[in-house]
Amino acid sequence: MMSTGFAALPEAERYVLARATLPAAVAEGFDGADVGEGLMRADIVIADGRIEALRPAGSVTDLPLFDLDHGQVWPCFVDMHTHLDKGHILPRRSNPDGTFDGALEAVGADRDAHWSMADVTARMDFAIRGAYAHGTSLIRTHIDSVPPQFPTSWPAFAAMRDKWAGRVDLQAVALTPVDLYLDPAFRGRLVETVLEHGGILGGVTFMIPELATALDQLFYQASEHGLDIDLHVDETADPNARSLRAIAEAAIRAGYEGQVTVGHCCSLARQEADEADRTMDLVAEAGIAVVSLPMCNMYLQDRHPGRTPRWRGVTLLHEMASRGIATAVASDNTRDPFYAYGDLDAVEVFREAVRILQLDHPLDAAPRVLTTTPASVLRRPDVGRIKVGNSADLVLFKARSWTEFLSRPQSDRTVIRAGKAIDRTLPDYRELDSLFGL
Ligand SMILES: Nc1ccnc(=O)[nH]1
Repeated sequence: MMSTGFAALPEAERYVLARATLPAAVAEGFDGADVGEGLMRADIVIADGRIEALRPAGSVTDLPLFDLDHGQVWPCFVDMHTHLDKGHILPRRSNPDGTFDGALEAVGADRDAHWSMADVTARMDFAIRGAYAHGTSLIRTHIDSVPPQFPTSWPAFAAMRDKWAGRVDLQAVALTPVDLYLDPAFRGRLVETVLEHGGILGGVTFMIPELATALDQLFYQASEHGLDIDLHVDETADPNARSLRAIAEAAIRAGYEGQVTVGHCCSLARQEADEADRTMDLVAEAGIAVVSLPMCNMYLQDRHPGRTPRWRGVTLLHEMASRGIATAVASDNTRDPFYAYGDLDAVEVFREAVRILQLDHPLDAAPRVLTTTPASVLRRPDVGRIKVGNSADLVLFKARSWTEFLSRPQSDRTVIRAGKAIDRTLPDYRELDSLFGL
């Protein structure tokens, strides 16, 4: 049975979404009536699958229409930091104690035992079907790129990218311990694999003595091959984890011209203000973008059996944004040992991010973190915004105000792709049972 959400759209190639409320931060080239809270009103004219015009609310009367009665309309979402290769393994491999170390060990064991082409492909496809149904149109995933795994996972990713192109566009990053960039044979093979499959370079940084040298190699390889960089950084409570500063210094030293993204940066929130300020100044100077993963951070950080957590695990997103640093949030892991829950639902991520990072009071700029900002960082300025000429890839909500939007899961939303409502039925977990011998 099809499920297309609450909105009954006109059966017409040209129609209007009337009396919509738009977060002003995600609409470009139109100044609708300001209704406060960073929201504005508009009629959205859709023709042949594209946004043909934005007009004052209630002004378009000569077309078939769906009256939103002030319900919100968003662009489709951009989820810029995920791990599709490990998604949904939780039923066969849970985290023994919910900690970061427990996650690393559990994932490693599962990878060695089970990650065939068929296994990785089936789980990725399942995850993307959910993301699509929830209203996401662009996903970046990290791919565990440690020997001997990556010859399997990269082709699996490439197959999924081809299958989903135009519905959920996919990007991939090589996730490898940064010290492996010191190994000429390994880094040669890694760069070759990334180039062959159209990915970008990345990794996880640690406070190793050779960190600066390893980063110089990474930036050199990225510059040589015209690749962007996306790193896992300082995902720990330890204030001595200062690799973020080393990355900013390396980017500046290299005169690197690509886009650097850093994820996590948890330890920054545990450092003295002077030190954190200096690091953030360098991050701004280097033009580095930051993605916070609030659900995963709150799950893993400050977890000690039998003790109540005392901090939220997230980085200094407000202080970064006020310096002009591009700041985004994303899902991170879903149903694996790093995070036991999640469904690549950007509305859930937004709701949780608002609470965990206090992106509210005011909420005005907050919608950017899962739309315009990650779209720009991922070099896809054509998505994640409501703009005349763009594909009509929109998510419609009954909720009018922020308190209506953030108080319910918005499960009855309607997702429009190229002007048409899609089936929002979520894949059934039972489809995965055969992967787990159930
Ligand atoms: N938070 C995470 C760190 C490293 N790998 C993951 O999959 N997730």
